[in-house]
Amino acid sequence: MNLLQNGRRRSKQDGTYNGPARQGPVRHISTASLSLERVYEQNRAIAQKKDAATAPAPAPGPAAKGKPRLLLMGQRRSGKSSISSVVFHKMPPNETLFLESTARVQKDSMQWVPKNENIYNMLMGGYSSFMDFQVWDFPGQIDFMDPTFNLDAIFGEIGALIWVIDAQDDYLEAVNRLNFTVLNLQPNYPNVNVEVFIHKVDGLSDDFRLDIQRDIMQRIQDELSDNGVENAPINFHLTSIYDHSIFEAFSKVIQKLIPHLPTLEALLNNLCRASGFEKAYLFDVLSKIYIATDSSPVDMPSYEICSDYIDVIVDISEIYGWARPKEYIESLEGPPWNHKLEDQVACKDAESCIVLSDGRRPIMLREVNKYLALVMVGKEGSYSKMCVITENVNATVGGLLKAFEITKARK
Ligand SMILES: Nc1nc2c(ncn2[C@@H]2O[C@H](COP(=O)(O)OP(=O)(O)OP(=O)(O)O)[C@@H](O)[C@H]2O)c(=O)[nH]1
Repeated sequence: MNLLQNGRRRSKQDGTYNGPARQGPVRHISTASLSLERVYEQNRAIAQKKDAATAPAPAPGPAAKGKPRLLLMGQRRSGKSSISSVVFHKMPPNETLFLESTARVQKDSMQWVPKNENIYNMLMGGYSSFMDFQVWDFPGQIDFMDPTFNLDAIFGEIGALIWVIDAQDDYLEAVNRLNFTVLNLQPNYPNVNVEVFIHKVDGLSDDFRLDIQRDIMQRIQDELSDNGVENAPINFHLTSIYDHSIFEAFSKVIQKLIPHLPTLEALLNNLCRASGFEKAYLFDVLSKIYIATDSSPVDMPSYEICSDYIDVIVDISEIYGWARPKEYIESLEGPPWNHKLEDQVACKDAESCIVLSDGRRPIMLREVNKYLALVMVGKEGSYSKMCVITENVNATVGGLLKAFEITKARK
């Protein structure tokens, strides 16, 4: 049964109203917002159990509360602004050398303006990405545990707290501050995901990276268990803006905020099994963060090549794409074809496939909607089965769209 924006129901026959009005408007909210509300409600329930008088009010909904947030915190010069600029604004890593120290909290939404205006209108249809997030970059010198800060306003409704530690510097102070923060957050916000980015690992040997990670994990674990905090939700990632590791880390952070991730994973698993793909990623095109992948382990080279492939397609579209004039479209839809343009092409969404000469493995890209693209790496020799594979990809794209639609409709 269709639902109108104002929440009234239409009958199937004539589309007229045939039932009682729902309370308030139907909310079409993003998956991230859904997850955020869940975290907020969990925290609120715990606070209420302890002391009902001081418990925060129920979430009035995303419209009132704004977008879900990722908080970037850590010491000065640890690389927070660089991460935000490279991942969310496509800044080349070398240019971060000239970033000035952040003086106030920077509140950012994900946005990117393609150079070619036509592409901006055609490809992206706006600024936003699939993940409707806000990223808050906290200056290193701010002490947000100061009683003058309203902790609930900062931590009450965050999706994840990302703590950036500079691995090329002395990290003891950073680890101490992280411990202090987690211990202070635990009583009231025990469900906040803390993601530790052990950052700037470029230039460090693999062994040294792992040593640093082990040392940091040990220090945090010891301090927390000394203070009676066990199993705090803390995860560790080795990152650098000079390779794809920062995008991979963000992918993992964001996947935790997607409530129907198991469904997406199951669809991608089926696709890989049926079509002989080694790996399949569902990418947010704007940020090149993957929001889901099949359950086989992620290997960096396949992620890198898929993410580079998106860049190639977007770059080619920027250079050669053009908004077709109305008369041109009319001439294509006129005689002798006499059909709408979208009915004349096999697939109206962008699709592309290349075969790398070294491994003879096809890499396939298929647009899912204006934000998302599926990118798959095929097994050697699978190019000959391209017809079947294309059908399977079509079916998977249909399934993905249905999954998003169902999640929307339920709320
Ligand atoms: N080698 C290396 N340098 C990095 C990396 N990320 C950031 N940097 C450098 O680290 C320096 C500091 O980066 P910022 O992003 O300004 O640090 P910040 O944490 O925002 O600093 P405040 O604004 O003072 O809190 C810059 O010169 C960056 O180029 C990285 O992954 N590797």
